[in-house]
Amino acid sequence: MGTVRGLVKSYPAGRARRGAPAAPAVRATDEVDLDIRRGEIFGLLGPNGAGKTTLVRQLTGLMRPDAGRIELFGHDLVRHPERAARLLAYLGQESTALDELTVALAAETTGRLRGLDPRTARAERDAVLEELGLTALAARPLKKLSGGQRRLACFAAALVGDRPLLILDEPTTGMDPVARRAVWAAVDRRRAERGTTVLLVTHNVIEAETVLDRVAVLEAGRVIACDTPAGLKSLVGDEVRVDLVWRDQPPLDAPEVAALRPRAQEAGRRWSLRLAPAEARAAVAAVTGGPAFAALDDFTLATPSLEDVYLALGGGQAKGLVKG
Ligand SMILES: Nc1ncnc2c1ncn2[C@@H]1O[C@H](COP(=O)(O)OP(=O)(O)OP(=O)(O)O)[C@@H](O)[C@H]1O
Repeated sequence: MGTVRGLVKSYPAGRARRGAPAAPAVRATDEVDLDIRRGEIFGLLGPNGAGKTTLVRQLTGLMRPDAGRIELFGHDLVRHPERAARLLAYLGQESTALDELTVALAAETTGRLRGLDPRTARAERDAVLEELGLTALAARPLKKLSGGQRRLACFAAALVGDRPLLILDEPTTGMDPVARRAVWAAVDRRRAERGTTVLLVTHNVIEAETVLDRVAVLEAGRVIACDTPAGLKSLVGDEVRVDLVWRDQPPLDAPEVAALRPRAQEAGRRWSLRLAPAEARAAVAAVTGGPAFAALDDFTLATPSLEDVYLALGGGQAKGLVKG
């Protein structure tokens, strides 16, 4: 469906001002390669400034790369950036263009701009507002909505006129759980019914873990890992995280507790340990089965999350971990 090869984009160096040194040039995307399959939800995950928005703006034809190729549905988007409008819907981080419009008009106008006739645009508008629970807000201007409502309204507009690729830059930021669910249900429905492909930029690793088929981790403009969430998790091994929360002071006079202490990261009453599965079982059995149990307030046993992977990959130690 989509291929990106050797994509490079640099922002020029800033000029020196009096008292301030020149900002160096930034390679915001640095030889990025990606393969996105039809119908998958593909994620871009990375810290602030990693280059996610820059990459997405090149994919949407809004920014010209310095070098590299972008092919979407067989179209060369570097040579023909104007074709992006027919192939994809882009939900960026800001909504300024639509802010003056009402929710209904934002959706309808988007449909008209995408070539729908007036009747179809209105019908799709009504359907999508209903689907996302926005009907009651239809007559309100976007600028008079809450942040989460505005985001949902912009998402609704992006869905009108049905494009085969949805590029969503942090779509659920600021949304309450009901709105989030509506977003993911709408995405799932389009994927199941129409084979819609989704490229999702996100910071929310927990959400990423539940919705993504595959994820590319970006750091300083480079893809440092790309795999399924499960595949990425296997990179941090099959360690288990054990959290022990003590009522008060940990009972260090209990030998099973004293033995665990060197392995624990301590934060107040909470000890976090990363252990091999067998060690984790033994630790939990020892602590819950012995006298230390009385001093224990709570404990959890968890397999690594995408958040653990994200943190483990940080700092650029993970170069060379890229998988197909
Ligand atoms: N207009 C610009 N001029 C100069 N440098 C820029 C410009 N826009 C972004 N950058 C720099 O390019 C790099 C990538 O920025 P980008 O906005 O793509 O990151 P991001 O991954 O989307 O970050 P965030 O998660 O904060 O949205 C950063 O180092 C940033 O400071």
